[in-house]
Amino acid sequence: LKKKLYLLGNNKFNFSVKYEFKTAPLKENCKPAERAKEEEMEKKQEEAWRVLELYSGIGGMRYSLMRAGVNAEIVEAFDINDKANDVYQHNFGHRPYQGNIQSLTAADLDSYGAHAWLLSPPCQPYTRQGLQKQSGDARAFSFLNILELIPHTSKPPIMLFVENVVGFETSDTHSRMIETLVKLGFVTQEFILSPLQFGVPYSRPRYFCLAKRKPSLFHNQLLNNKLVWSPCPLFGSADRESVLFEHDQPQESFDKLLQSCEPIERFLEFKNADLQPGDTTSVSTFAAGGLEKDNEGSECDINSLDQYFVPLSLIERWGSAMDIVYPDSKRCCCFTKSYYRYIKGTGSLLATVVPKRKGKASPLKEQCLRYFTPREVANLHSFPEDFQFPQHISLRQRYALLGNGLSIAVVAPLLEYLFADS
Ligand SMILES: C[S@@+](CC[C@H](N)C(=O)[O-])C[C@H]1O[C@@H](n2cnc3c(N)ncnc32)[C@H](O)[C@@H]1O
Repeated sequence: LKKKLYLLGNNKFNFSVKYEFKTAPLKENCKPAERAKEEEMEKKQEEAWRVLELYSGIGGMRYSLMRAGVNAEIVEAFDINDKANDVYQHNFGHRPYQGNIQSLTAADLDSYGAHAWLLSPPCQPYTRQGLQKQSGDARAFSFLNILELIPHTSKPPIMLFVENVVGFETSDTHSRMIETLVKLGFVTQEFILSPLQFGVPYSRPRYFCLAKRKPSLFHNQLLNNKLVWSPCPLFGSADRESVLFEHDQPQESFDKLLQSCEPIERFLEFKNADLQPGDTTSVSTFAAGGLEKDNEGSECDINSLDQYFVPLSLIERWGSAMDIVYPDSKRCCCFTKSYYRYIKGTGSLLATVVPKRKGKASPLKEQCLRYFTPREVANLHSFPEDFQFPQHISLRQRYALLGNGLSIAVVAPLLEYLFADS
């Protein structure tokens, strides 16, 4: 039931819903030892976990914590990017600490008395398309600094959560992270998961490290020191079979996975069927190169559909490299921070006119291709409906900030699993 709720709730959140299904056993029926344990847990639950959110961006981690229903308080968030902080402040009413994480000291971190640190450090040092300089890349230094500081804190965290791109798990930064954590008495469980595994038609596999400091234990000990490619353990079905779930599955299983996803249409703010005749005219005019495009998005109305149509010149030049999807598609590609600025490998384009023969078998210019809007990308990242960008954030900046972000549909169950029974 809980899994179903996640699948259903990808887009429309109702934070209270989850509690309705968590029925506590009647105290009278508990044995004394169980009752004592339960009372201890309840006491812990009364106190909110104190959480630090490092590399907070537009707050995907904080939304995930909320969606997980964890009783937690973000005691501070940190990000160096002022635009990301504007968005964070707009939505949460708190401006993150806008400094370089590299200059934080152990005393700074101690001052927050946080039980958990949630981190999504920069991924450029580990991306396949990049130079893969790993710990030698200056953008990795702030995270390495945090790792080095943990042994010098007087109150090290009880829990850690680290998110990064696939490729991080084979890096020297990863080896240093695991070595540090093991020395400090942490147990780790690692995952590589994609929103596709949570019913969202979006391919964005990411690496996650969950760490707990002894005597805190994970609910499922079978996963200790393992890299898991399946979300099954998060929903309680952590038997040996699911632990051994492999990522290089046969095509048949992958097709089955896609079939379990919702259609892209459910995530669209502009549905093809809703396009008014006027829009279609502007679509064709635009596709014919008749309208000027404001790529910055600052001068034109961000809600106007026109600016999202792909000009013919780009279709002619980059058509062969485009990933085209349809409203009934069950998968689209990862949106990167360069979506809308570049075509190749930055994310999918949507056909607003669906041809008889889908794909590149039909001329692309007749399919009136458009970019997904920032709201639609946010929907595919499972951000709640009330998430908003402040007016002054340009279209390009919106895509860039979302491209740096994370999937709440994936991170929320991971956080729920991390905080459970701690
Ligand atoms: C991968 S993104 C994390 C995005 C975030 N999880 C979200 O939901 O939007 C990395 C973030 O780290 C910030 N950042 C990178 N290096 C930093 C540093 N040395 N100090 C503080 N923030 C930094 C970037 O501005 C960016 O917002």
